[in-house]
Parts: sequence; C-alpha cells; structure tokens
Amino acid sequence: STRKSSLPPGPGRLPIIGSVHRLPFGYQQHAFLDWKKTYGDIIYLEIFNKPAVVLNSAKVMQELLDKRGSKYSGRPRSVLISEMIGMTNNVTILPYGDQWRRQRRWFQTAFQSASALESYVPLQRCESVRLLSGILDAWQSTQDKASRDVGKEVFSGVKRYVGALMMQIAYGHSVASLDDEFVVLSERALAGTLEAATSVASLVDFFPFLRYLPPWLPGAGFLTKVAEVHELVRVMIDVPYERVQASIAKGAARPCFLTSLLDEYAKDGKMSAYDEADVKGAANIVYGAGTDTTATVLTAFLLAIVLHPEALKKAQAEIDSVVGTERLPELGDRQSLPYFDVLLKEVYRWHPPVPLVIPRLVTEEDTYRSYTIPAGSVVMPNIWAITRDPECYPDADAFRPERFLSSTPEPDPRGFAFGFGRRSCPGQAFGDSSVWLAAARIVAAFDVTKAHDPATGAEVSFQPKFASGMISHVMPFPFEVQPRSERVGRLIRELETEA
Ligand code: HEM
Repeated sequence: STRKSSLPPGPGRLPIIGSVHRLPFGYQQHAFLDWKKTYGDIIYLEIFNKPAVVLNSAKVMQELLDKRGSKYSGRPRSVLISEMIGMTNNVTILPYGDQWRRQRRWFQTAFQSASALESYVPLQRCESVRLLSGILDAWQSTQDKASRDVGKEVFSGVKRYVGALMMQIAYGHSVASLDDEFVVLSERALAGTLEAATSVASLVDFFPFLRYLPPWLPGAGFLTKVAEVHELVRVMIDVPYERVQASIAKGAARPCFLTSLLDEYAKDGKMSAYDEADVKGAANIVYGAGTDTTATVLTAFLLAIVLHPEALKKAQAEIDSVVGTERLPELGDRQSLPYFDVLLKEVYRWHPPVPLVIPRLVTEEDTYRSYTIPAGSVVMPNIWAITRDPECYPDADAFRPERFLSSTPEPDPRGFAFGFGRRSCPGQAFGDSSVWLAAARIVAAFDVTKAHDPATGAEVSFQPKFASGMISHVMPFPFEVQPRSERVGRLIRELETEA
C-alpha cells in the first residue's frame, strides 16, 4: 500500500480494466493535456493490467527520457504488430537490447553522418524539382479547365516526393508515381496493419492468450484479418529484398542502404538467417518510418501558409531578396533565410506530427519526485502538451513564427518533435532538410492560397482537420496554386529535363 500511495496521481482505476474507461478513443493527447490541470505533469494510469505513465511537460520528459535513458529506452512488447503481423525486426519497436543497438547503428551511419547526408543532396534536389513540376501540371490542368482537384494532386505529389527519397535510399529504387510497385506493396501492408489494429485486436497486447482463440469464435474474427495482413507484410519485406539481390547478381544494383548492409554481412552471397532477417527488416522500415512523418510536416506547412497568407508573403519576400528569381533555393541558402526557418519551426510547434511520440517502456523501477515509477510501465510522452504550454509558448494557440525571433526566443520545437534521448529519431536531419528544401522551393515558385468558389469568386473557408493516430495526418483541404511568374514556370521545366 505504501508503494501504491507513492505512485504519481491519476484518474480513478477500476478492477480489471484499470483506467481504460477514462481514455478517449482518439486524440488522447488532448485529454492528457486536460488532465494536466487536475493531476500535473506526470500522471499514472493503468491500461487493463499494465501500468502507464503520461508525461506532460518538457522538463519531465528531459529529466526522464534524456537524463535517465538507461531506464526509459525500452518499447512495450507488441504482440499484435510484431509477433502476429510480422514486423518483428522493426527498429522502431524493438526492445532496448543488442538487436536494437545494431540496427540503430545502421540508421545512424545512413542518416546522421555528414558524408551520407551530403550524398543525398542531389537526390533531394532532383526529386524536389519533380514535385514542383507535378504542382505546375496540376495548375496547368485548372487553366485547361480539366476538372482536377489541385489540393489532392499536390498532396499526392508530396507523398511521392518523400516516398521516392526513401525508396531510393533504402533500395536504390526510383519511384515515378504512387502506382510504383514497391510503394503499392508498402502502402497496402501499412494500411492493412492500421485496419487490423482495431481496439479488439489490440487486446492481445494485454492478454496474449487471445491470439490462440479459434477464429470462428464470436469476437475472434480479427484473427483472420491479422493472418491476411501478415502475408501483405511478408510480401512488402521480401519482394524489394529479392529484387535487389537479383540486381546484385546481374551486377546492376545501385548502391543503397540495403546493398551496404549486404556488403558488410553477406560473405560469398551467404548470410546467417538472423542477419538476413535483420537486414531485410531494417531496409524495409526506412520507407515506413520516413515517409508519412516527413509528408505530414510538409502538408502541415501547406496548410499553415494557406491559413496565414501574411507569413507566405514575408517568406517569399525574403527568398526573393536573398536567392533572387533566377534560380531555386538550395540547402546552402538555409542560414541566410532566418524568417523562412522560423516559419518552419512554428509549423513543427503548431502541429507536431507525432503528438505522443512512440510509447516507451520503463525497464527498471525508478523514483522521481518521490513518486515510484514501476518497472514495466508504458510511458507516453505528450509532445502536444509542450507545444501548448504557456510557460514555453505564450499565446500558444496562435500561429506566430516571430516568437522564435525575439531577443529571448522560445524553445526550438525540433528539440522534442523528433523524440528524446537514445530512441530519438535518427532520421531527423534528413527529414528536416527534405522538408526545408521542398517547402522553400514551393514558396519561391508558387502562390498557395485558399480556393475560390468558381461561381462567386469568394474564398472557400474551411476548418482545418487533423487525423487521430500515432501520426496526426493533415486532412485534405481546398486550396489553389499559381506559379509566381512565367519565368519560374520555364525554370522548373528546364530543371525537370536535367533531373
Ligand atoms: C520530419 C520527419 C520525421 C519526424 C517528425 C519523425 C519523428 C520521429 C519520432 C517522434 C520518433 C520517436 C522517437 C522517440 O521515441 O523518442 C521517431 C523515431 C524514428 N524515426 Fe523518425 N521522424 C521523421 C523522419 C524520419 C526519417 C526520414 C527516418 C529515416 C528512415 C526516420 C527514422 C526513424 C526511426 C528508425 C525511428 C526509431 C528510432 C528508435 O526506436 O531507436 N524518421 N521519429
């Protein structure tokens, strides 16, 4: 009973279900922030039989996840996604241990070394030109009165841009459209996984014996769906791997993340089953980890400039004066564009793409502020709560890039939007620079505005919407694009032929 009384405060718990009755189905980050008023910045709950802790301030996240990383860097066991659906060798959910350490090193080499990041710049430049050219096509189609939805086309272009970067880096595979075979395999398996992970199916994470129920039993139908998705995931992992192996055999493989791992681990074309599964799993997660996250920041950026035309105008004026209109912005211009940089910072703060990060597991009992944090607790860091904390960000609901320009600038949201400590995102620098380049080039080349009603010419107003879920996708919204000049249109077409 002493131990119970020293747990952090939290909502009431019932036998068997714990605090589940208090948890909303979606947008949990909002409920957790609400709870902060009653319980403070560290909250204890129980989800069925598992202890869980919500962290609700930057201070507590830094103190536990950064400074006490040796106890807070686990991930909860995922019976459904890992053991049943088959994403077994997925670095994002691997337990804190040797296999994770080895894969983490591979990601650090591929995404954090200066030489690797430098080697991706030509790819980022080339794919960002293709993105601009797709936006120009979408605009052209509206001029030709072909009824196409510009917003939808631009969203698809953004997804293709990021997907193409990730597939090229992972497998040396070029992606011309979202109908690409590897992209379709990945999207089908990832969407299937989301569909299979219903709340009923997720119960197996708490009561693993449920996986052995016969599928014909009422309520156990999810097991059939899970078996189908397991097959989709196997194909998503195996097909690109086998294709690269075949290219290597023909001497036609392009150097990539996978070929560099095969160079290191395959001796005379042979590898242990353990190494092979690990290498396959790591290459596969490059697309899954990098695509939706990066695309969400870019679509949130588009939403922000549509809602805040004055910010778009300021960014355009800055780019025009520093870069001029004869060329597009390059990554090397970043230091010379301070307003554009704070505009992007404000996008990360205003809409953090992964609001609850990826849950952690406490691997050893801990004591913090006289509270006991039991070993085995699932930790949910609520990034949303930091972005709306008036102590860090006065007038937190307002979109105000200037908050980062004052003599006492507010904290850089990139310090938490990519997570914390040992499990923080290894793709941060690459994701951030891919967002920067595409966003700066769109701003330099296009006016992006609210859509207009064709009958009245009036602006179409809308309410921005964000999906619930681990990644908070920006829901499509109506908008228009217009090249800023004929000259920039010609420039994009010229660069496209070189790309
Ligand atoms: C702007 C884009 C991105 C955002 C906002 C983002 C965000 C995140 C977040 C919040 C986490 C969880 C960190 C934690 O638990 O503390 C994470 C993990 C991870 N991210 Fe990213 N990410 C982005 C791009 C990328 C890219 C381009 C890659 C490259 C493949 C990548 C690979 C990973 C991996 C492998 C992990 C798991 C790390 C581990 O568990 O050790 N991410 N990311």
